[in-house]
Amino acid sequence: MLEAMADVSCNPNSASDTLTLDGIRDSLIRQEDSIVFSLIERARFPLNGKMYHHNYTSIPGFSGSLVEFIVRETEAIQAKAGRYENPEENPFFPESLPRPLVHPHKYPNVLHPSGASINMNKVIWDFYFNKFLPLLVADGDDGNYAATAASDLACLQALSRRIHCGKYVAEVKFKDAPNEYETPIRSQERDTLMKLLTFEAVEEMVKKRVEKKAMVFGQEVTLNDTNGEGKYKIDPSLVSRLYDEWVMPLTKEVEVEYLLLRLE
Ligand SMILES: C=C(O[C@@H]1C=C(C(=O)O)C=C[C@H]1O)C(=O)O
Repeated sequence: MLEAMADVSCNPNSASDTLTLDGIRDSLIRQEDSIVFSLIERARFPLNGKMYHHNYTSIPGFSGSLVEFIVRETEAIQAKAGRYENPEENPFFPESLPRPLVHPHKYPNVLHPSGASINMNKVIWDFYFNKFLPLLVADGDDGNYAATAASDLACLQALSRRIHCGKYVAEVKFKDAPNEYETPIRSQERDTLMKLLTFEAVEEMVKKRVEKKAMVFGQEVTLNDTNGEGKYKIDPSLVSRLYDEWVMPLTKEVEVEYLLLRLE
């Protein structure tokens, strides 16, 4: 019998679930697995750089890169199936997404209404393609563009979900200590808010844990005892760097943005 696992989502499943910092941190820990696995999948392919060039494709009625085409079209289908009704999901191309065609699921929404306006996906897109991806994958072109773009989208969606969970983290931190947060929110002091919400010891643990996960999930598994010794599908230290330079700073950026709007 499968035991209940930590929930992958930050949004509560039912209106009676209460938001707690421990619960959200458990969800962020579970999401590390999704992020590491999605990176391992993307690293099966080389860079396939042509996919990212603006002028490589000549799709009638579309101007942009092939990866942008695939992401836009996939998001449109997922929007029709109701993906973005979930307050935890943020599209990369929110302009002109189709409306859901399915019966709406009632997601409990525990966030302040202004939280919906925060979307960090442009920044995520930029760091992922321009800074991180060249470090993750080998150079080269194997022509598997559609499969590669689908795996890029899986990485982007997993990273985006994690980073935007900052809204939930901020909500619970605010609720736990409204008196501490109210003054810097009223005077819109970003730096003070950033200091208040930062837990360095937690961040150190996150970095160590994701590096270890990359080692465990990315090792060659064999039936003798050697298990590929020291050969990993992705560089474990790169995953720790991903969190250190981009994932955690952007999560905190989302937290600050959310708090700045919290008393509106
Ligand atoms: C997410 C939190 O807020 C901050 C961001 C962290 C992260 O992105 O992992 C970790 C600790 C905090 O500095 C948290 O407190 O858990």
